Amino acid sequence: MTTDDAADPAPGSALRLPLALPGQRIGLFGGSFDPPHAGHLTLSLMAIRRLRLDAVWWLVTPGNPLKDHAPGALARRLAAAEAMANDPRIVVTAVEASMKTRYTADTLAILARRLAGVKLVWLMGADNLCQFHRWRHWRQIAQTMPIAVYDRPASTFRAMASPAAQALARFRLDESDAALLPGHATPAWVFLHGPRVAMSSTALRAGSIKESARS
Ligand SMILES: Nc1ncnc2c1ncn2[C@@H]1O[C@H](COP(=O)(O)OP(=O)(O)OP(=O)(O)O)[C@@H](O)[C@H]1O
Ligand SMILES: O=C(O)c1ccc[n+]([C@@H]2O[C@H](COP(=O)([O-])O)[C@@H](O)[C@H]2O)c1
Repeated sequence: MTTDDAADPAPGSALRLPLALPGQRIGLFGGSFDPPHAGHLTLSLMAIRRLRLDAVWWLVTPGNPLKDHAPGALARRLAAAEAMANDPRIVVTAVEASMKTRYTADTLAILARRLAGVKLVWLMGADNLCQFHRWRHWRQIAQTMPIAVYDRPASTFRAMASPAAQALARFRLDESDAALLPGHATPAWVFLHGPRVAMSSTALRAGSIKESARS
């Protein structure tokens, strides 16, 4: 994958990014991916289809600031994400580790500036909308780029009733207009329904612990 390393004295300047051309539609999908699973893949492929994205970048985070346990080693999670993604439109990155950003608001501010002209959309599962109002500068995130939220079992109603969903209610696009989201004036968001995947990294970690206890 070609990278962009144009000179820029501002913070985040040493950052090498996957190639993105002006006008392209890119989904940014942050996550712990500890480990990655079919839920991540389904969300990404549905977002590509429904938002007509050119690509989805998985931003494998050094650590979710709201989680009290540290995730597994970044190199292991990146390798597992590469193996799981297995689609040329999904690009696995460690940009937050390179930028040394911890909060999504900081990450997205840098990416939006570096990728001016690219139509960026923040992607997340419905469980994250439930607690989005606890994220640092969440209103600023909603001003920085449009957001697409993908349905997840047990989160649909809680997500729509959440403080952030309520606060941003008037900026929600109809799902039938999802393809208008990339490049839309902000704030703007959409809730995407589709195949719901009852899979989580927590369950997979619990399974592998049981597995190793048996062997
Ligand atoms: N099954 C799923 N359906 C829809 N979205 C999902 C699903 N699994 C994860 N996501 C979304 O993917 C992003 C990254 O999630 P993460 O890597 O933390 O996976 P997780 O399964 O939620 O992990 P954990 O169980 O450790 O919290 C989040 O926005 C989350 O909402
Ligand atoms: O910036 C924040 O305050 C913040 C709080 C909670 C989660 N996030 C981000 O949300 C993404 C999903 O996190 P996770 O742990 O559910 O995979 C990941 O990119 C986190 O860094 C960000």
